[in-house]
Amino acid sequence: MTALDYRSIPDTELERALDLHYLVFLDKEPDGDTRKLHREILEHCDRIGAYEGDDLVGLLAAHPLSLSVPGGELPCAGVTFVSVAPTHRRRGVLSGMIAELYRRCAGAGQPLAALWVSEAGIYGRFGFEPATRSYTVEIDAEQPLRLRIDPDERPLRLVPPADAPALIGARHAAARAGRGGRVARDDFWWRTHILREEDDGDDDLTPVRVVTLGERGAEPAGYVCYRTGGGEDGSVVHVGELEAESPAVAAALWRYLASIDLARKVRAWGRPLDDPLLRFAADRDQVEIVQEFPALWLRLVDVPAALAGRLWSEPVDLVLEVTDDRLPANAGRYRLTVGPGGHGGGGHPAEVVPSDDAPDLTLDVRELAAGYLGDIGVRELVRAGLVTEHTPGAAERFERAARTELLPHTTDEF
Ligand SMILES: CC(=O)SCCNC(=O)CCNC(=O)[C@H](O)C(C)(C)COP(=O)(O)OP(=O)(O)OC[C@H]1O[C@@H](n2cnc3c(N)ncnc32)[C@H](O)[C@@H]1OP(=O)(O)O
Repeated sequence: MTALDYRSIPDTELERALDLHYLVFLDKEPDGDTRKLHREILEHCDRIGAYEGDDLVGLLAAHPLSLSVPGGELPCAGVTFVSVAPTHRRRGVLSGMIAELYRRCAGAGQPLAALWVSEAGIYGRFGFEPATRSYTVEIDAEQPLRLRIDPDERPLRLVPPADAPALIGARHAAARAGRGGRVARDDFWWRTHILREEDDGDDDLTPVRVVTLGERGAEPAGYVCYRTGGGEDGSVVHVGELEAESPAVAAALWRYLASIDLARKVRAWGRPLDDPLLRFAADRDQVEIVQEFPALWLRLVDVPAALAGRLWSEPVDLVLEVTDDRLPANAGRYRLTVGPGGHGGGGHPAEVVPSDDAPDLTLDVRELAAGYLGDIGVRELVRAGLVTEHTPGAAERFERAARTELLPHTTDEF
């Protein structure tokens, strides 16, 4: 094989990049609108191409994202469209593109990279690990939704998707501020990822419907985005996103979804593991968790910047010994010092400096990613043999400092 060159894919070669992508994902040529949408998405991304001479044999694109982390947000490369030509598999093309991605993250000041996997076996070796998880929840809609709390009785309104970002953007931003793992949205992101005409995975579903709750003219107290269709024995309401300022508002929106005529089931993909619905539903046979799945996979490309870029729940002083095969410059010992100072209740800032002191904990960058947003407690990773605790109690102290009031959660698949 001729040596490969990893370089940016110019706009003039985007059609080739799309051809490679459809070839690799075994997709038929999509309709013109979908191809146009994919092209538009690629135009907004940083694109790494693996070239053999002039031939494009690999593609990796990265959205310039801003990801919510506990108490703030950080620049993050949102990796997508990863495709290697079937003729060039298992020769290190992906590895070369990821190495180039990490170089670019360093240049762009992105301490984080994130992605959704096609197969769980691929990305761990590159330092990624699931950092948020989700439930798929199903509601039996052949009977009214039984609730243990009183729903908010303010009016519901169906709004045109094109108007939705202006109406529900602030509610989304408020929900996002409370949880790590969420992507900041601009109009482009709303249009191309949340409110797009066709569902990304299922052509049989209707265009997206958006329903808000609240008095006309006031900012909505909650909203839901959903599509319908696709059931074998009756239509299903597929919930993409539901956000509410209070449990009563959430209860009203779930009650609405379960009451839509001709639908026998509500299927909500990607709910947070601490969704209040699971508590206020009166009948746990009617509201059922049918699946738990890893959602966003995270990579700490710059460990000290990532650790110092979030707020922490409790003061702590620990030396972490981090291993990182793919990015040796990231490996080493870091003293994480979280003092009592804080930002108005949002948590305590950390200072992170290289250290020669004996480590309290030794862990790989993957395990750091798993616990970084507050999803997995590090003691669970000690019990799994993945983290070594040198100082008794260090894992518990780290875990208490890292935990968050609400679990991290990612709604945006990219
Ligand atoms: C974020 C996203 O876009 S997810 C979408 C990922 N893309 C796809 O699934 C499309 C179809 N698949 C492909 O295009 C390619 O097979 C890829 C991108 C998955 C892998 O590309 P390759 O160039 O073959 O990977 P590369 O040769 O660099 O392999 C690196 C390592 O990953 C391993 N690996 C590669 N693919 C897989 C896989 N599907 N499952 C498990 N391990 C894998 C290789 O064995 C190798 O292991 P090693 O480091 O222990 O030697």
